[in-house]
Amino acid sequence: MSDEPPRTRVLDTILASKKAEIAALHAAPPPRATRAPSGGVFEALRRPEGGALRLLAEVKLRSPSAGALSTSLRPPARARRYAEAGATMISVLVDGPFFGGSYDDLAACRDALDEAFGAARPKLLCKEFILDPIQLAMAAARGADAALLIARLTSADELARLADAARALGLEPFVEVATEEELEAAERARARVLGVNARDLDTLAMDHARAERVLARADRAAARVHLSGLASADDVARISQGPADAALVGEALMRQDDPGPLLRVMVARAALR
Ligand SMILES: O=P(O)(O)OC[C@@H](O)[C@@H](O)c1c[nH]c2ccccc12
Repeated sequence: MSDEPPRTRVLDTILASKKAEIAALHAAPPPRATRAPSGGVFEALRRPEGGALRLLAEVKLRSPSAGALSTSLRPPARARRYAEAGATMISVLVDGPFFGGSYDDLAACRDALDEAFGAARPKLLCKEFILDPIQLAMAAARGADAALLIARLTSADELARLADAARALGLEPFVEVATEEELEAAERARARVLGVNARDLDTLAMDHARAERVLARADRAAARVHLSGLASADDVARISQGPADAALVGEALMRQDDPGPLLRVMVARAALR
């Protein structure tokens, strides 16, 4: 991880924006914690022997690869719909400039899920391009149980430091990798929740074969989550035949004004192994 990987303008532009956002977070008063992480993320994602693939559903109003997505349900109503349809975890994009999200969306989803489901609510993942512990403090204060840490964005040492900072706040580090080298960095950071992204963040290109290869090499003791590019219940059925504990679906659900029916079919096809 010593060499800076080549990056397209998208990731460069995102990272430049994050640096400015982080400076603004440091200049603002520290976030007042009104909600606390609940723990239990690893257990929620781990697929029991002979059990069904777990599904994570994502709240994402738009993306650089997909453009505009459905906004007919506000994030908290959508999160409830995902929970009713059987999502184990809900991922909320908090990035504003590129994905149309916010920390307020995260807090609103947490409140709606607490109200409707109490302690039985799905876990919440804060999805952001995290480079600084202040973003983790925001995630914890605004209702996340886990925070995404993208191995591509940092050195292996920085990744380990961010993972420690997340754990100190009670957040489960959810470490995203795309390559074997990044997998090593995640393991050095003692990540027990690993997301393998089938989409390359630099080129936005999909590569399912690479994702399958990297996922198969990941520590079997970790909760291993397939990320990106699942369009249909058939895709979910295919992933459920492999070694993954869980799979995350974003765009396909976000194209639905009511994601309930598609997610129910996906859950039904997340077959037993
Ligand atoms: O919409 P998709 O193809 O189902 O993918 C979801 C998720 O994996 C994707 O949103 C994602 C994976 N890693 C990220 C990092 C930042 C922002 C977004 C992401």
